[in-house]
Amino acid sequence: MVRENIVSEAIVSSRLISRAWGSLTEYELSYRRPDGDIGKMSREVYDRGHAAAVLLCHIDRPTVVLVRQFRPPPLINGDNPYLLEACAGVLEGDTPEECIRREAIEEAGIVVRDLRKIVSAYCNPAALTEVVTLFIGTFDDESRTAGGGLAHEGEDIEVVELPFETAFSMIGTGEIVDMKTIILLQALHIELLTGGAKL
Ligand SMILES: Nc1nc2c(ncn2[C@@H]2O[C@H](COP(=O)(O)OP(=O)(O)O[C@H]3O[C@H](CO)[C@@H](O)[C@H](O)[C@@H]3O)[C@@H](O)[C@H]2O)c(=O)[nH]1
Ligand SMILES: [Mg+2]
Repeated sequence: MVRENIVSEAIVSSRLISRAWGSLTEYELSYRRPDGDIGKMSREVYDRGHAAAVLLCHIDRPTVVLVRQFRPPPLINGDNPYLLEACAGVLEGDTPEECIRREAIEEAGIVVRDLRKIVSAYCNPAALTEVVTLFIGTFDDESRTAGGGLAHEGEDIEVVELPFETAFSMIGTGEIVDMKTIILLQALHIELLTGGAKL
């Protein structure tokens, strides 16, 4: 049997369930099982585009800037819905770097100076098409303007500057529960431990 030449991963059919802000589609799929057989699967997938996020680090003091905003899913779960997160946004036909420089100005009022990519990753490969690209960026007091999000988009965003050590400890206390923010704080923590970065 020459299974190797069979293209097993395929979208067999799709049905649009909802198209509004994003699109929710039910897919019938085929894939290769570990034993080599062809499996079938039905899955709902939500598409709201790709995204970028940045941990904003002050150049002259050991602080980071995060943004606090209202998020519906934690409210629905009965959790605190005012999440403290790294500045982030959805790509608008631009590159992740262009997107995150724009979002840093819109949300945090910060013109990012140096920007370095940490990683691109699927935030929920079970149900979302979204790939988020994570960056660490630097800023100084001269590069700050008014932030707070776009009022016409209902983005009421509180800009919060706090010591990196405080932000990092908030992962342990459960005060920071956003995955991209946790990854970025841990990435910076590792860089500080290994001498790859200093604050
Ligand atoms: N009307 C409407 N507006 C929406 C909807 N979903 C998003 N928006 C609007 O779309 C904009 C999206 O804001 P961005 O700053 O571009 O994205 P984000 O919501 O911050 O997303 C980032 O954070 C998420 C949570 O951690 C991440 O999941 C995502 O990857 C990204 O990094 C906001 O103005 C928001 O109000 C919706 O269902 N309806
Ligand atoms: Mg945002």
